[in-house]
Amino acid sequence: MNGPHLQLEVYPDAGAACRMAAQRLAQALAQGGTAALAGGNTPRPAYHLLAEMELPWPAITLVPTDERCVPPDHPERNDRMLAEALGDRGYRLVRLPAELGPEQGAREAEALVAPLVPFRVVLLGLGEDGHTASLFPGHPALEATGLVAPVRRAPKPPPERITLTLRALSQTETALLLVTGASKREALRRLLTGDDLPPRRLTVPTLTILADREAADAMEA
Ligand SMILES: O=C1O[C@H](COP(=O)(O)O)[C@@H](O)[C@H](O)[C@H]1O
Repeated sequence: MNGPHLQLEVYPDAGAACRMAAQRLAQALAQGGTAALAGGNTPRPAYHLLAEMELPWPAITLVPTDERCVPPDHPERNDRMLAEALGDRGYRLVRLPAELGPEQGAREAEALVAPLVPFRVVLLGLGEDGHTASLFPGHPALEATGLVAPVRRAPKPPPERITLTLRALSQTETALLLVTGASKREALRRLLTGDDLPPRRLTVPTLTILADREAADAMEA
């Protein structure tokens, strides 16, 4: 299928891929601006590194690409992970009100996200099943026309989430996908060989994939 040009960059290990992710984020945010940042575990080291960089932090706004419908401050919240990894640098963190449940949370988040687009940079992750943000393969949220969509019955727990949509995530100057570890190898192979996985549906011209060797395996050019 068509989709963005996928530009694969392979680094020796997860640490090096995360260092590059932090550098690309810092470049994009050098004059301030807004970034949508993946949750989950993969990007955590990149956020720790980013936090140490000299940036105009008060001019930077961050928003998670998706949020899990669990109470505020729950360990599974993506906004909690972001805040813990980045520490208090004076940036603005926009929290998506997923604690209100998928539908009400997405409705209220729509008004929060509307003033944030277009983004300077979006950093996405890739799940083992090929999901990105909380956009799962075959899920109706892929067809959403707004900026934020409710998600029920996500195959990865927790099942209730809200997510920035393809439309929101595609409004960015720079789109990055960070993929590390052997557990992501099959999803990355499928993405690169043309399977209809959610990142392929982004309407950005180029999606830069920052992968480590374990994830990229035999896919290196
Ligand atoms: O559930 C989620 O999964 C993806 C991938 O997470 P990871 O732990 O495998 O890196 C993540 O990008 C997304 O933000 C998150 O909510």
